[in-house]
Amino acid sequence: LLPRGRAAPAGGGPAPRSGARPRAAHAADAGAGVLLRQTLVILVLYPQAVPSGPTSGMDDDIVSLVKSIVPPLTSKKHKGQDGRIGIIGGCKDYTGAPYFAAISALKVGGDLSHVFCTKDAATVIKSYSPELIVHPVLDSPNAVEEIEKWLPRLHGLVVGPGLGREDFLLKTEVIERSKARDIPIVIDADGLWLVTHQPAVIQGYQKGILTPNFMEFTRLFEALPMNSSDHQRSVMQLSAAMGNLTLVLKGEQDLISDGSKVYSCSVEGSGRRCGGQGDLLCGSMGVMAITEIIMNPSVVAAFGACSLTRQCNNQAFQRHGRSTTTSDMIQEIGPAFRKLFES
Ligand SMILES: NC(=O)C1=CN([C@@H]2O[C@H](COP(=O)(O)OP(=O)(O)OC[C@H]3O[C@@H](n4cnc5c(N)ncnc54)[C@H](O)[C@@H]3O)[C@@H](O)[C@H]2O)[C@@H](O)CC1
Ligand SMILES: Nc1ncnc2c1ncn2[C@@H]1O[C@H](COP(=O)(O)OP(=O)(O)OP(=O)(O)O)[C@@H](O)[C@H]1O
Ligand SMILES: [Mg+2]
Repeated sequence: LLPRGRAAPAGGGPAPRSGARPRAAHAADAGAGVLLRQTLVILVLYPQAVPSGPTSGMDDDIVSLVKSIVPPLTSKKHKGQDGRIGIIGGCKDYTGAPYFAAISALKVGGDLSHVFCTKDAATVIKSYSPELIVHPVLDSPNAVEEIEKWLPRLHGLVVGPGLGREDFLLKTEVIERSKARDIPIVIDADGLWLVTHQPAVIQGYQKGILTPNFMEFTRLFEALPMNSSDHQRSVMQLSAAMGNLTLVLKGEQDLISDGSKVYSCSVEGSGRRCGGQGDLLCGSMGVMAITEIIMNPSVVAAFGACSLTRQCNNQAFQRHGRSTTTSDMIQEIGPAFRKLFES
């Protein structure tokens, strides 16, 4: 942890926004529990008012905000109200990544999870789980239209897990048409390859969230004319250069920035770094981003999903140790979610 320099800016995390949608109208009990205070450490680094040097302060208001976006489970709702999510990804080489993202979206409480993938990946993904709706459209000649048919029904989109790096035109079109629908778009993995080459595709879109690992971040950072020697500052610079969309640099601490502040999520995970954890993260984030109750829902969703992923890693590791894999972490989503956000 960085030393505590000064208090967080007034109000701490993003401020409440008026005109909340009914789905998100529920506000969970305010205030984090003792456990959360111990485990969720949020540093607000570089508040905009003091751009010249590192400044940090503890702030757990954001935990209350994450709790407040958790929709209540009531008998008054119909299927779909708690989230219909689309995952764009899945090709011959990668079927696990879109599966992990899509199943994680369901496991955090989303109602329906759609995967848009290539034909040869579809049967494989379907056979992993009967809970997913799988559309074998990505390599069809009218892929954009096939996806667009579903867009009006989707509340959020995750672009990239197992998507492959070819066909920029298709991905650009899907992102452009999703932006036109004003839905949250989480971009991960091969979606970030596109953003590295064409930043304008998502630049300035306030409901966009980028979730690079260190390598993906380095590629993005080098593609834009910036230079900085420390991670926190780089994350904030890149977010600002991308038009203040939310950026999550995954790592030992997850660093989250909206271009004016950097939040750090240090929930204890484990030393186990198996592939697929980033897919769990972006899938769960896709659902958490569906809220309009707060001023910067993307930051809150990012923080919530980072905390959850790390907590799942911690719990799975306690059970399975070295043999922990992402499927074991997915089994922990329910208990981890309860522990973090429903207690
Ligand atoms: N089971 C599956 O189907 C999985 C498929 N995946 C997919 O695989 C494709 C390629 O993803 P990659 O993540 O391999 O992307 P890259 O091909 O850009 O590789 C990133 C590389 O960076 C390395 N790396 C990560 N963090 C690092 C750090 N801090 N320092 C140094 N090196 C670091 C990783 O070992 C990896 O080899 C994507 O489509 C992705 O979604 C992954 O999501 C993993 C699981
Ligand atoms: N060194 C670390 N210590 C603790 N947690 C970490 C560490 N690195 C990553 N994580 C956690 O794992 C999650 C996934 O990050 P990671 O860097 O593995 O993503 P990724 O490379 O995109 O994964 P994937 O294999 O799914 O593509 C992050 O949100 C973070 O919580
Ligand atoms: Mg990844």
